[in-house]
Amino acid sequence: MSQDLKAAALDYHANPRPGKLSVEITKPTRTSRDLSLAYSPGVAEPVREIAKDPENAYKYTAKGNLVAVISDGSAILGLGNLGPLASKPVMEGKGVLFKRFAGIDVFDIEVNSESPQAFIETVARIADTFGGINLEDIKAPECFEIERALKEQCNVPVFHDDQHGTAIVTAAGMLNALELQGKKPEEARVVCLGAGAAAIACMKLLISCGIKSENIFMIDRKGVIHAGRDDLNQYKAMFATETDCRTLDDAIDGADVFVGVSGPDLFSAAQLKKMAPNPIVFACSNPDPEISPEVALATRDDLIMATGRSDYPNQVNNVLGFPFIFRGALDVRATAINEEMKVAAVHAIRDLAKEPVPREICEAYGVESFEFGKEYIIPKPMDVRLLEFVPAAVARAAVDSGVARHAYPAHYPLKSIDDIR
Ligand SMILES: NC(=O)C1=CN([C@@H]2O[C@H](COP(=O)(O)OP(=O)(O)OC[C@H]3O[C@@H](n4cnc5c(N)ncnc54)[C@H](OP(=O)(O)O)[C@@H]3O)[C@@H](O)[C@H]2O)C=CC1
Ligand SMILES: CC(=O)C(=O)O
Ligand SMILES: [Mg+2]
Repeated sequence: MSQDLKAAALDYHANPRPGKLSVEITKPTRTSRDLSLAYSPGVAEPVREIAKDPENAYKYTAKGNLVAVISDGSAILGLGNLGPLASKPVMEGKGVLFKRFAGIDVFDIEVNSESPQAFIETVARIADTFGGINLEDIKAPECFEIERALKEQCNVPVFHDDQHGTAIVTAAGMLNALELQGKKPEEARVVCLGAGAAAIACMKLLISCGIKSENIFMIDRKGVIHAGRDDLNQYKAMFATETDCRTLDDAIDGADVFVGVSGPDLFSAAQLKKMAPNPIVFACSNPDPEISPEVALATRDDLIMATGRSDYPNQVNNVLGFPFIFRGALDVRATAINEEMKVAAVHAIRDLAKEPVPREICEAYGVESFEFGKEYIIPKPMDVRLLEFVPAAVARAAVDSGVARHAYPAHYPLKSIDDIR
């Protein structure tokens, strides 16, 4: 990041008021009568109703449109384990995106927990406050057990964004990129640098989209995950292949796809040169990708290149997923965000990239046009049609798969934030 951008980012967060979010009042509180409704004595009535039936919390409180974004700060972007308080700008940022793109209110919660069990207990005890729980930036392998336990213990949808949000958006972009490069998913050889939360979920979802598990080479800090290793946790072990490849250098030879969900500057131009013709590189580490687009595009002109960042074409980032997935889930009061809903989101995002792009969206990005192709494989975060396509697909899948407690909303598909009820 340039010194200018670093300074501007600090100034943005500090001024004119620290942080990026505030709480707003949604009912009149001007008169003494208003206060006697909002507070004592009136507030006692919804209290009694909720005590009689917890479902009434959706009727009388903000619960149904409120998501908790919760982290322990153990894997903040690609910056590593910097602790819960340091994760707060990212969690506030996720709150901004939930609100800006899908009208969802967020409390960000940073938990100082000494163990996964302490984290699970903390979240389970507060979960009923919210309509949904978005877990964020929790490192592997702890994130897998944390999510499993919380799904079991909580009555609202629990979703680890770095796993599933990332996987959904990666799969949508990847299916389009493979199509554009003339490659079949079942034949593509994939190298995944990283074997953590994002990597494991991305590769699992790519397998359910047609990539063959035997064609995936997953790599952690110790090298290729292969059948001869005896140091693998159960999540990595699912990706252990019978291979002689031991390093990224070995695995990348002739690969069609590189997915980076690891850390900055870990993929070199020399390694990119070794990939098959018409390669696909998703260098998704934030804020700094595994290889810079400048270097990658100077190295190969037959490349499709994506990053997690907003300042390059093809932003493969979970921002295209979580606001809209939760919108759909909340609006049918889904008890979970299941595989059917995730796959529906993949196809909704993927299909939207093939639609003509309205002028206002091009103007928001200062370009003449966007057209489905190597520099536009996936919709832009500012594309308001994400709110039309994704929640509708997710809500429909929730209804069809039996996890919705409400019918498909009569006011769907949403055309703008103003349509949200
Ligand atoms: N664009 C997007 O939407 C998203 C991007 N990401 C990015 O993905 C990255 C990982 O995040 P997440 O999965 O949550 O974190 P985790 O901590 O769960 O996983 C990190 C993984 O990266 C591996 N890794 C780190 N350094 C190296 C290295 N030098 N060589 C090989 N492997 C390495 C680790 O290996 P080991 O297992 O050996 O420790 C680990 O498997 C981050 O950079 C994050 O910004 C994450 C989510 C969304
Ligand atoms: C985008 C995101 O969630 C991450 O990099 O962790
Ligand atoms: Mg994250």
